[in-house]
Amino acid sequence: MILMILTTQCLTNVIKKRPTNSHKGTFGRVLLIGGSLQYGGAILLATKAAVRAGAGLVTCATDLINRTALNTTLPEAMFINYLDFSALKQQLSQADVVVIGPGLGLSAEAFNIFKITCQQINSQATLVIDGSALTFVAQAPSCLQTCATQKIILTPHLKEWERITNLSLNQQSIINNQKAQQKLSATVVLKGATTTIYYLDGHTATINIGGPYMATGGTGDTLTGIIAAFLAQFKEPNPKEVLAAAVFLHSYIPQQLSQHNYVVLPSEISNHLPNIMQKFSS
Ligand SMILES: NC(=O)C1=CN([C@@H]2O[C@H](COP(=O)(O)OP(=O)(O)OC[C@H]3O[C@@H](n4cnc5c(N)ncnc54)[C@H](O)[C@@H]3O)[C@@H](O)[C@H]2O)[C@@H](O)CC1
Ligand SMILES: Nc1ncnc2c1ncn2[C@@H]1O[C@H](COP(=O)(O)OP(=O)(O)O)[C@@H](O)[C@H]1O
Ligand SMILES: [Mg+2]
Repeated sequence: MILMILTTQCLTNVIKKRPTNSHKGTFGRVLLIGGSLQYGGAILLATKAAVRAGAGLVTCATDLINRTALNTTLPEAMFINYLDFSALKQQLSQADVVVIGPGLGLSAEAFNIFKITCQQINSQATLVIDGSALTFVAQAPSCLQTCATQKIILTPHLKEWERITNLSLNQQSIINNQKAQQKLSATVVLKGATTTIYYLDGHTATINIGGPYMATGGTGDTLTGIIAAFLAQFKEPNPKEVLAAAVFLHSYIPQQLSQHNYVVLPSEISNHLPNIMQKFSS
């Protein structure tokens, strides 16, 4: 097993100056699915992060109740009603990266949306599974095996990982986590005070930045948007490094801001994305 500790070098490796001749289509299509009546904020935060991290075209599939909030706070993003299955299927056929789960909730309707997403996503797309959708993975692991794409990234916090693997928090050693991750045949970003990425090839990458100033609801939702935007727009040097850069940046920004802020809110992380990305672009 190769264990890598990430540094700012991973940002300069991935974040490249934009070609003059580029357009929104150059930087990828991201579809984010989630946000029930109760948890609209989660999908708005994820969508904001995807837009501000540079995805070219961003669509938010959510409850109709969230449309006005989305259009008001983030007019760059497009809206579809996640219960309009024909629109959802069409978006799933076009997206480069799909995020499912932030604020999706655990209703029967939500489970149906999760199953449709796994079945209808195009085979070239990456599927990022977070939040409530991780509970569906725990309840119905076969959805992963039969998923239309093999490019699957799970982003659990330690309790969500426990739900999926039955590993209690004190059983979650690197070796045990890796065994469980390999069985799932998915990349896993295991989030906590330390975050470690478990890749399909058996390698791992750890970040030792970030801190308790990130412990506000919505910080993980923001991570999914950054991951999606990075995978949609950056093709070099490879998806492993692109994912690592997204995870690193998500903690690097609050670490910088924590010098003058007791807490760093998820929306503030997103506010600073374009500025910090510019600093590291080469
Ligand atoms: N503004 C919003 O609408 C928000 C909605 N959210 C959504 O709410 C739904 C439920 O997610 P939750 O994560 O709250 O619920 P879960 O039931 O999955 O987990 C919550 C529990 O896990 C614990 N936990 C988390 N990280 C831990 C760690 N590193 N070590 C030990 N314990 C840890 C928490 O303290 C909490 O008790 C998801 O769909 C999520 O996306 C949350 O993201 C919060 C913000
Ligand atoms: N004490 C901490 N030190 C470092 N990172 C933290 C700490 N607390 C939370 N985080 C980070 O914040 C994010 C929380 O994700 P998650 O629990 O899914 O939040 P939510 O679902 O509310 O958006 C993760 O990226 C985690 O690593
Ligand atoms: Mg979460």
